[in-house]
Amino acid sequence: MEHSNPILMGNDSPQKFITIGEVMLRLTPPNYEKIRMASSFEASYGGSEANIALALANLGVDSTFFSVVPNNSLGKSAVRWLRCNDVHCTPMILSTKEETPSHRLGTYYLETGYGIRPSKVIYDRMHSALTEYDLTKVDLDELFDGFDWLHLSGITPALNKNCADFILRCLRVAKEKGLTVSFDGNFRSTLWSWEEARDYCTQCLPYVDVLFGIEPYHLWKDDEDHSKGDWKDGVPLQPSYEQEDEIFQHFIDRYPNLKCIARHVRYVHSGSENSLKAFMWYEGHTFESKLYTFNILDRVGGGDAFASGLIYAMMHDYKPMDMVNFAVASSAIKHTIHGDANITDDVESIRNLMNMNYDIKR
Ligand SMILES: O=C(O)C(=O)C[C@H](O)[C@H](O)CO
Repeated sequence: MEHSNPILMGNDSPQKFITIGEVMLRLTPPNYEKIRMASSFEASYGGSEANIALALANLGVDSTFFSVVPNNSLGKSAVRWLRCNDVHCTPMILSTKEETPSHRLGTYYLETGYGIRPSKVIYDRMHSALTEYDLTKVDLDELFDGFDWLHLSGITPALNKNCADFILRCLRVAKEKGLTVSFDGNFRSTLWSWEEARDYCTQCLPYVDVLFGIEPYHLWKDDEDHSKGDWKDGVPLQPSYEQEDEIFQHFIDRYPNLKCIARHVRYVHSGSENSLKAFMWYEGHTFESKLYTFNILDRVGGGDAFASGLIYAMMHDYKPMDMVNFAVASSAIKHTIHGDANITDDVESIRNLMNMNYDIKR
């Protein structure tokens, strides 16, 4: 399907999208300073699912985010960040002190890496409002009414049992109600162990239509040594087409409910140069995207930009090669933008990049 650049503000939405997770305050020392040196921090907001809601809303999709934040200035500011990017927050819970005694907004500190010095994240999200709120009180039948697509990630269930039980309930109810479900395992080693993540995320697979990433799951490589040099967290770091195709096939054989599996692969060169490409299984075939090489300004949220790009392309019936190239181009653009989310509101610019057109637009 061909697209002209749509006039935005929500009129280009073939499907209604909802996602659930934790929105967090991000505190970053300016100018690539280390946390140890910092005397000030720049405030912004992030959270994998929120990033996706925001990226899709910027592209004109009818996009909703559900979470629990404390009913104070911190919680309200996070909601404001979402709202001013056209994300619907009507079902959001602004909790009272009785409901969430610690009354906290999840926070994280990002020390932005430079060249060979990698970035570093410190979470400060224990006892956040989302984790303390009694999520069994949320009526999911009502929450999901009228939506076509639900996106979830493996970050939220890693927070505590309350959240883990809730996310599994979301998956079950969404499937019963016929929503398309996408899921990104998004393994975070500081929140749970790889084995815990694997056991939980594998339980999610029967409910998933669109799977981002191939870790962490109990699958064909259960006997593989995950610590080997070219493997990390249970996945090959730089797979060949044949290797990726074989992995996808194992997922499909075991979980025929999966309609699409997509994974982006990062190749780090020297300094801040970076290359990105993706593999995608869709309608019986494995597709390999183009390779995009670029400099990184802020790499946080690159995976979320990839996921939102693919969701957008699927919603708009792109051809498979365009789907995967659009997703990688979205991620590449995100790497050039400060903050966690891809705030690109110009579909055409991503399509230009997808076609490797880097020309100035006048
Ligand atoms: O790491 C997390 O839990 C976050 O959600 C923060 C970032 O926004 C996220 O990692 C980007 O994918």
